[in-house]
Amino acid sequence: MVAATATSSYQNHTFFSNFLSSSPNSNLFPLHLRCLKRQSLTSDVTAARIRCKAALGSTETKLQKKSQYDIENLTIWLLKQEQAGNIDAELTIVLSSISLACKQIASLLQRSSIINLTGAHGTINIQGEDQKKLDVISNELFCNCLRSCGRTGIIASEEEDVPVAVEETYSGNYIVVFDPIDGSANIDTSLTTGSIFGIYGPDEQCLVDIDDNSTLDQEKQKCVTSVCQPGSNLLAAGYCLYSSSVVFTLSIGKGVFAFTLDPSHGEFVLTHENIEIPKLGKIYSFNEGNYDLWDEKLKKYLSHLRLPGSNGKPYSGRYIGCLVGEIHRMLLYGGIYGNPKNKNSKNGNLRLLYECAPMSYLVEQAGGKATDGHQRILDIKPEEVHQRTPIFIGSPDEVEKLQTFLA
Ligand SMILES: O=C(COP(=O)(O)O)[C@@H](O)[C@H](O)[C@H](O)COP(=O)(O)O
Ligand SMILES: [Mg+2]
Ligand SMILES: [Mg+2]
Ligand SMILES: [Mg+2]
Repeated sequence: MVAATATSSYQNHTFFSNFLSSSPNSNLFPLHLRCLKRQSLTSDVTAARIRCKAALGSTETKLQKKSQYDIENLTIWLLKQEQAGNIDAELTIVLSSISLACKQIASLLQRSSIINLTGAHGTINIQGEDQKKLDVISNELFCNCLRSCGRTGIIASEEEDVPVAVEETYSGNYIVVFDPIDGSANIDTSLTTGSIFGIYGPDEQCLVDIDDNSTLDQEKQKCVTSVCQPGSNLLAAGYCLYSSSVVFTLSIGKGVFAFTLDPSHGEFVLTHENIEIPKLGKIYSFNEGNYDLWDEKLKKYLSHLRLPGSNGKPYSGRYIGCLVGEIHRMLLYGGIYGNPKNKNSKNGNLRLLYECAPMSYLVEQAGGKATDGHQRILDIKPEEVHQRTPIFIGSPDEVEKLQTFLA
């Protein structure tokens, strides 16, 4: 009896699949035949599920999830977002060109000791930092990719004195701000580094065309005004982590998604969907070398973290010296990162426009919080391109707890 049923199910399947493949349009089938076809395929799927269950010991729920063999790369993901109306075609191109710059940087970083790309460049940027060779080269790579994609109007970078308008022949509308290599002090020791970027639309108030009589100063001023937008105006932001894996993490205002570079074929593959930061975490990341320079309220907060908690253990301290690394860990494990003001540096040492704002946007998109101690980072409108700001960023409950200490 059992054998007979199995045979007839097999025959049904063979018969109808032959029938289907010989027919130009299955929609022309009489209704009852189409129903039979569906039943037969459904019973096949059920049988396959049972076989998988037995083989893998998995539950029904697991089988209904995405298969481990389903691969989605960044390009396909971006095109799907475009199709869904979440971004326009121009932004897709800008994001794709940034991912290309990141791949190039990742490759240079990996070979830096071999191809003589470690060490100082011998120049100083406008903020007084000694530039590494790769600070300068990565900046060039970002600029080239953004220029040649033809969709960028103005770029502002940690390594450029002032924002730069893209030449007319190439230019588009988007404004891109970036830190080409974050944590560049880590390059020579092969430790974690990253790239950070944020994308704005054109600032409505700055759409006044520069006529032929505009002076260079007027043009520069227009660029500065255009890029100095609060983080709340960001259309997209992300970072690329260069570590034991290369991870391109992105938000277009609808959650946070991360794509890991598969070096065997050079594609960013979707590996972390809709990242949600844990509400609480057990890790704090502050440069405690500055402890004596902090204000008393902050010292009390740090002392509190060092006391045993409900589990009998204090928080763990972790500090890599690269904002991208700290934020990546925090998005996955939770916790808090701080780069506060201190007696020697009244605004801390991170830059609002191309470090703090894009990271705050990502962390908020993942359900976290970011503040300068008084106000939300995303609400601060920069006055200057390289303006610095104190920042506390991370799991929502951890940031709220800190705020009660600072109040
Ligand atoms: O990497 C950083 C500096 O960025 P940069 O390399 O200049 O792009 C930051 O993320 C560091 O974490 C931070 O500046 C370290 O500050 P200190 O610990 O030295 O105060
Ligand atoms: Mg720097
Ligand atoms: Mg940086
Ligand atoms: Mg940098």
